[in-house]
Amino acid sequence: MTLSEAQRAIVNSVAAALGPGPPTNPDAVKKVNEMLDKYNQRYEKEMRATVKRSGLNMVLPKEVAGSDAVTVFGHVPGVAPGAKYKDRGQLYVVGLHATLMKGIHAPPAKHPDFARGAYSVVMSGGYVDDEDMGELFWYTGEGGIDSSSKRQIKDQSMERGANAALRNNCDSRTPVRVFRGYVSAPVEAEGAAACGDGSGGRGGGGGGGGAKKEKGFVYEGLYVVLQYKMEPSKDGPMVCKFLMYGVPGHSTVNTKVEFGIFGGVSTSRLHARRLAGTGSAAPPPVKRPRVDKDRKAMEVARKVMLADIRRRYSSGSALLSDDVSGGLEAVPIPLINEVNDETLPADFRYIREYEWAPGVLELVSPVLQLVQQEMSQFVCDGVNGTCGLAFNRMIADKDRALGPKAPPGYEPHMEEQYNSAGCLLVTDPCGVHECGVTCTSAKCRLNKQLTNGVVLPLEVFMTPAKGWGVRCRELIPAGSFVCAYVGQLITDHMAEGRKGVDHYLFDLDFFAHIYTEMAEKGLEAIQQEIPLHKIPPVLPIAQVRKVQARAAAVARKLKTAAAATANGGDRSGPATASASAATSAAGRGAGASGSSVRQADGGGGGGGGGRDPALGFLAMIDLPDGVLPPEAIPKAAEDLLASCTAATDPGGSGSADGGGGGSAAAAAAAPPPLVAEATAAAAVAGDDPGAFYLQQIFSKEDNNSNNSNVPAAAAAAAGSGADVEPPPPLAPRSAVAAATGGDDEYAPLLVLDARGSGNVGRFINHSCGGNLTIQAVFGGAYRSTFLYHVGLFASEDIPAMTELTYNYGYHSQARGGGEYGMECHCGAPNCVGQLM
Ligand SMILES: C[S@@+](CC[C@H](N)C(=O)[O-])C[C@H]1O[C@@H](n2cnc3c(N)ncnc32)[C@H](O)[C@@H]1O
Repeated sequence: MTLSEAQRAIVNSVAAALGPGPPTNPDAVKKVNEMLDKYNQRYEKEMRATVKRSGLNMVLPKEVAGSDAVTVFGHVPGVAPGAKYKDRGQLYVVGLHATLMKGIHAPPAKHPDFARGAYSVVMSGGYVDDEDMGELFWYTGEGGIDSSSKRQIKDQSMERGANAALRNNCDSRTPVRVFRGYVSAPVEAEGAAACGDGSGGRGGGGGGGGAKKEKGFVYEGLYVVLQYKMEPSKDGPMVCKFLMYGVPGHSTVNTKVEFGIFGGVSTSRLHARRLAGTGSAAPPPVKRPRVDKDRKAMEVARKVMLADIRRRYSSGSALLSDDVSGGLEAVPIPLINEVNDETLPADFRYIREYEWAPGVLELVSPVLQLVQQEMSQFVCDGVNGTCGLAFNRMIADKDRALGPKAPPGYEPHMEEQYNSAGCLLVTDPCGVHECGVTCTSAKCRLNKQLTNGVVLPLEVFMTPAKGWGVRCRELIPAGSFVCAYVGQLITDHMAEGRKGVDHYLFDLDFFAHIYTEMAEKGLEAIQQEIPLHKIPPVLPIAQVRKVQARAAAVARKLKTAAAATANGGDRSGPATASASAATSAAGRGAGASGSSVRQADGGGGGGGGGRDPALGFLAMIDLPDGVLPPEAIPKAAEDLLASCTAATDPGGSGSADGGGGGSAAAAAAAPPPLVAEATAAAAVAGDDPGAFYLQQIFSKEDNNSNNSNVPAAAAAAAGSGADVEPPPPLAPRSAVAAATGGDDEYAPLLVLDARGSGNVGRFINHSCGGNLTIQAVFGGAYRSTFLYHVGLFASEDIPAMTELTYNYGYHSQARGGGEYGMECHCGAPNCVGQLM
């Protein structure tokens, strides 16, 4: 469910009225902590007393708070969103929710505040009609519940009491404080120290010695009541329902970044979510050997961890493997099954870096090259390579320059996105920029959490009802990097055919969602949330089509030129060509690129120094298997395009785009003079290298709407490789239209498929709640909106041995009945029941 324009405008106006984030006042924090100490001490004393006071929970908070209990609208001074409290007594004494029994704290009808609305609400799962979608939820009003059966037995009223007050919140646009009850998995004795400082720390989470379930309430921040209605409860009687949405900058859960996962189902949000505190962070609570780039230290750390693993699982045969990564990760990741006798599928292969499915890199390289070029302009890479911190500083400077023109609730970009313990401070919908290899300062080293890889002692273990899962032997502080999601790179078209069979697909569609949002809502609406200078470039499909069509034309021209020179005996290619590169690219492309590749294999045979120009850009590049060297592609592609343009366009390459650039991006983006001709040729030439670029990458809409036009010869050109399903090639009509632009769909996608090969991330299960959050990260070789890293970070402090989960983002489908109908066993209070 997404907000309408009108609702979004209300949220923005409330955010603007509230101003920048919750006030932090040290005196107020001190006062809150004193009150909590007073309450906690009295409570413990009374509990230890031999004669217990009856109704202690009811009387003590009132005694402690006395006349100090505050009832205010908005944030309570000294309490920031995210603060946790162990019971309602604590909420009461701090004045956060000054009623001990009711879900809604509202002033009496005669009180002057009543017209503004209620002060606070608690969601504790008591109402079956609550619908919790995290950032947005339908809250059920109060009354009519049978206390023993917890069933709704009577109609509620919107005209009286607290329900009427909440209705007033909607009419008066007065935000309400929201608290959410939570129960987490058992907490180990070592406690749950937070990574950061976060106020309200004395509330604790109800943890403490022994393996106990942690229970309590978390302050979610201020929410706007956007809508109210009466409807029949699931139990029958009428209930009042209130649609609430978190105020950007003043709430936590609303700011969860979700993006389309496993099929691009969910929507993206442009907000950020605070993960770790900004203060000087406490080090991780359990001491473990430091894993860093120093080989010796790594070896020692591995040995210590392996010994620990063997000690823990010495009895029985639960330990199936010491290290499922086979030594690829810096830390060993054991495989443990104490539930059944399943092992890993024999054909599963652990990989640490993305791997290209056959043919895919060849297919997408023109687009990738263009996006990378756009991206490098956006990040202003210097001669010294990529510095994430320099990028952050640049954006922060631009943010500061905005002054009061900054969007309501928007916090200026942080210069350091990780704190001193390496915890991510705030999720960033525009991606986190990590430092590159040339960055060696201490600060830059800290800015390489994903780049450095897994350092936590993770385990893959068999769960009772969800197959394999992942947990960690140590407490994970909020904001810690856990792992990336790594798999084989395929196209969205290929993924389409695997859905329902393959449960390890992950769309790299986050930035495409941002583009869609921009296209749908318009730049003005987007600017109300995030300044445009911060949003990385995402290519519209028309531009993608142009560059693909251009690549097709280039490939064709080069092939013709090669044939001509071969006939004339001159086989000299551009200076950078190499036989090994051609062979290597041909090998990878064999599955999909059809005749062009076959010709390279055969035609080049023994003819050292020859290069098949039909291979396009990649023939120029000596690629190590599965890894894309970022610096290689643009340069080689630029050379190729330049040489090709000179050879094929005697009138000069700059003329078409009017920009006179001469760069690959400029040349590629120009309306190519040969597009229509080349596209028509692709449709009829079975051995046309250009057809390779014009297939498969185009959007589903194209494929669906134009299939009837697909000529058989072009379909044959798609090849019949083992791993790449032959896609319906682009019909000429569509391609010509595309080349002339005017289409606002987002660019096609890459998808990760971790079924046959993947890393530890592919074992992480879904939870409708989830303790991890997904963060797009630009780092290493993957620094574009088309191809980036998917980082999984702890969204809260996660006790040791708790299963790690994140929300796959299935909400909308699940509510609609689900395409495949897999039952969800996450057990979260807000579970929607189905996985997809
Ligand atoms: C990415 S895999 C996760 C690892 C998987 N459990 C395994 O054994 O390899 C996704 C699959 O795990 C299972 N799964 C994940 N979360 C689940 C949940 N909450 N309830 C039930 N099954 C779940 C489903 O079979 C799903 O298709």
